[in-house]
Amino acid sequence: MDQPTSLTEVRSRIDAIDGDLIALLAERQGLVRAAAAFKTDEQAVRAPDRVAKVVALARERAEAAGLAPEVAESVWRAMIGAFIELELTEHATHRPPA
Ligand SMILES: C=C(O[C@@H]1C=C(C(=O)O)C=C[C@H]1O)C(=O)O
Repeated sequence: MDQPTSLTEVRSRIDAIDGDLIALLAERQGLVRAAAAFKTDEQAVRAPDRVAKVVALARERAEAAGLAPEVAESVWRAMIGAFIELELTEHATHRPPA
């Protein structure tokens, strides 16, 4: 990484990275929504075994990339938690009346 020469440059580069992350998260959200369409109940939406695998892979990849694994785990758990809430809200909205 080129060393930034001012705080303004640091922040402008962070803003650029955040823009890339937003685009990737929007793409990820589309896939989370697609996954939700295959599920019929809350347990399937939460899929704790899958969450454990995704977090373990994020930690492994973080370590290889020089990102602190505990940072990766926190970010992934927060992100997945938010997507689970989105899936649950959509399920509640689209569920046929009892
Ligand atoms: C996308 C899914 O649904 C949920 C969201 C996940 C995620 O954001 O990676 C993982 C598991 C589920 O909690 C899935 O089951 O794969």
